[in-house]
Parts: sequence; C-alpha cells; structure tokens
Amino acid sequence: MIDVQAVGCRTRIKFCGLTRERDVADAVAAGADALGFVLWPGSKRCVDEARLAALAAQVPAFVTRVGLFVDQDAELIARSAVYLDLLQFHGDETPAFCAGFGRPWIKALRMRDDLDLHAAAAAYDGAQALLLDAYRPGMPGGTGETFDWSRIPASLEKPVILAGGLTADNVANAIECVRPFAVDVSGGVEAEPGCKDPRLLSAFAAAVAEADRKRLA
Ligand SMILES: O=C(O)c1ccccc1NCC(=O)[C@H](O)[C@H](O)COP(=O)(O)O
Repeated sequence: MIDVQAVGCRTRIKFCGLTRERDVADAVAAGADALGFVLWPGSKRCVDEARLAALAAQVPAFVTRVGLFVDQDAELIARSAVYLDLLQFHGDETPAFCAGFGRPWIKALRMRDDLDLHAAAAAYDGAQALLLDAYRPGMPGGTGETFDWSRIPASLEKPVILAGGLTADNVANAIECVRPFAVDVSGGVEAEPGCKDPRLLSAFAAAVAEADRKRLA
C-alpha cells in the first residue's frame, strides 16, 4: 500500500453525517473528497436505506460515498453497500466481519486510554485506513470532542483519518500535529445535528487548504 502520509499529498476531507440533499450539494461544492452516511439507528444523523439511496444518487463521480455501521446486521450492511464505495465500522466488528462484504473498508477506533494503535493497525491489516476518534463511553461516534493528538505515532502502519471535534478553527493545528491522510468532521460543520451549514463547510475546507499550502510550501 502507498504510504500516503509520506508522499506529500493534500489532506483529504470527509464530511460525515449527511442527511439532506442540500447538504450533499453544499458539501460537494465545498470540495468534499468523501461523504459519510450514518446507518446506525442510535444516531441523530441516521438515514434509512431509502434515504441512503436518494442521497447517494446525488453524489458525483470521484466523491467517495461512505456508510457508517455500529455492530449491525450483515444483511443490512450488504444491502446498503450497493449505494456505497466504502464501509466504515464503528463498533466491535472483527477484521473478518469487516472484510466479509467484498468492499473496501475502514475501521474507526475510539482513543480509549488503553488503546494500542500499532496492535490495532496489525489486527485491522485489511483496512484501507484507520479513523481515529475521541472516546466517550456509550457513544460510538459523533461526540464533537477532540482527544490528545500527540498519542498518534508519527509512523503508523495504516493511513490515519483524524476525527473528533474538528472545526475550521482547530483543523490547521490538527494537520500540523498529526499529518493525517484525511480529516473527518461532523458536528463542527453543523447548524444543528444532521443539518450542515454551507458557510461552515466552506470555512472548514478553506482552513484545510490553507494548512496544506503552508505544509507543502
Ligand atoms: O455521527 C454520529 O452520530 C455517529 C454515530 C455513531 C457512529 C459514528 C458516528 N459518526 C462518526 C463520524 O465519522 C464522525 O464524523 C466522527 O465521529 C466525528 O464527529 P464530530 O466529533 O462530531 O466531528
């Protein structure tokens, strides 16, 4: 696998938790590389399969459609995968389960104090990347909270997607500290849960572009 963090490419942007057609359009206009759709019913941002189909149909070529799952039924995942380019697993799914859909996948890891990232990277060797997110008991994602970025080793065996409490105000610092392959944001670009704000989407993308301009100069 290409060491994407070493080759000096720009930081990719994933906007997560989209629920409305207008948000898909605004996120694409802002420059999204990937869009996340939460299929987990416990989330305020959950979309059902019919909504997923409608939203996914709005996404242009070369923007990655990502489906988020938390310890869910394999049949639901397989049905949803028809509309998706990438599967993102947020629960206690085993590597074999994640790989069982014949689709590219990433594993979200919540940064609990005892998490060993090198061991996790080895265990989830088949993942395209690891999405690192804040740990809050009982919340599998979308906490709106940051974590201690210095816990991420400079050389991890998998590309890092940094998530958790990112905003237009802190993402440049996050990129400088972590040098992730991609950044992922949900609450930091919302007017209210599940409703993205076009100005916040654009401000976030502009902050990432500016951080990259300095980093790659
Ligand atoms: O967003 C949710 O409600 C959610 C629920 C269950 C699992 C994952 C969920 N979101 C996952 C994401 O990828 C979020 O973008 C990520 O946790 C960052 O969220 P935020 O801190 O609000 O930027």
